[in-house]
Amino acid sequence: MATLLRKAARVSLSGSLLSAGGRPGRLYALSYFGSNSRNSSTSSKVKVDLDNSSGIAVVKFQGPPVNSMGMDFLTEMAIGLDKLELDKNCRGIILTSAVPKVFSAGLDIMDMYGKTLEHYELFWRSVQDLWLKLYSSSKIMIAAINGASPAGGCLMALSCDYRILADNPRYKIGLNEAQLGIVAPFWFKDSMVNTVGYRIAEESIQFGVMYSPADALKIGLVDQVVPEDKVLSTAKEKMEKWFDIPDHARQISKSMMRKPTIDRMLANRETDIKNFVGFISKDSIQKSLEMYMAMLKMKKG
Ligand SMILES: CCCCC/C=C\CCCC/C=C/C(=O)SCCNC(=O)CCNC(=O)[C@H](O)C(C)(C)COP(=O)(O)OP(=O)(O)OC[C@H]1O[C@@H](n2cnc3c(N)ncnc32)[C@H](O)[C@@H]1OP(=O)(O)O
Repeated sequence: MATLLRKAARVSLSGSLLSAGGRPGRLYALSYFGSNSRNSSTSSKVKVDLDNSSGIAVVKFQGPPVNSMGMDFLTEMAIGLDKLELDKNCRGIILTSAVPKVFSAGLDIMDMYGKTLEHYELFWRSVQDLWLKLYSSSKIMIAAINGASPAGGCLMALSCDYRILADNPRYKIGLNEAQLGIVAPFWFKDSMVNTVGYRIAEESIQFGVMYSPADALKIGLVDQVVPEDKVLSTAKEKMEKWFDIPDHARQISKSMMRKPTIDRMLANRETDIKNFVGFISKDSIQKSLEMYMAMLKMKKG
């Protein structure tokens, strides 16, 4: 029976939950995925390593110093995720960092500072696109959070199905946008509400709270806190448990839970871009970002 279930689980619905939801999917070249037992691809900011025998792909962020989500990162992530989404050998994806102490510092502030309106529009569309790919992935997504994870870094973790955080009080996680004088957009907020519930999200987003591992566990922002050297192995063990569920049943259940949030973003996508461009290009907001960057540099020296 267990073998039968595993076989059934191998039958996966094609494409992300987005295409399962009846929207047109896009096709990308599968150049680097052959029939070897392991397929790796490294680009400058992201390394993808798919183990065909286990069905687990590890997506490692490798953009020192802080894995900030600039245009290169966003593009490489989008390409990597598209390829994995179409790869039948891949059943689960683990997001983690190769940079010590930082999972991701979130959106690259330099992409939101001193640029043209056209740049802001392209940048925001890419951020939306990455979230859509992560949140609507038909694969099992686990975040192995081995470092600090503010704002956009937290959003990537929130887009996963399961979150494991390293037990280090310096590795804080949360949507801290308000502390920078900017605002977490509605789909960041929705991702938080869907994870921790309305009341906690309400306080969390207004204060821009960054949670310690113990507090993140307490409010359900992460599902497990484990010693730092066990984060990746725990993620792999956990993935095996998720693999026990037949893919088609899990995917339909996931889609049922996430579709309203995804649909809301798709319906408001262009307005959201307009809001972002209008907001981020304000002098007062540019000033806040400038001061925040100066504060980060001062903290160092
Ligand atoms: C009403 C309508 C609303 C519509 C929408 C409107 C607004 C848009 C909202 C947009 C949502 C934004 C999401 C984001 O993700 S914003 C980014 C938030 N991120 C942060 O606040 C993190 C800041 N960084 C840190 O806290 C720390 O760097 C750290 C991640 C904890 C790591 O600490 P540490 O190892 O000590 O490294 P350093 O602080 O020394 O940093 C090393 C260098 O990296 C630079 N850095 C850090 N973070 C960023 C970043 N996010 N972007 C760009 N650069 C970053 C830092 O300045 C250092 O640079 P240096 O070596 O040149 O000094």
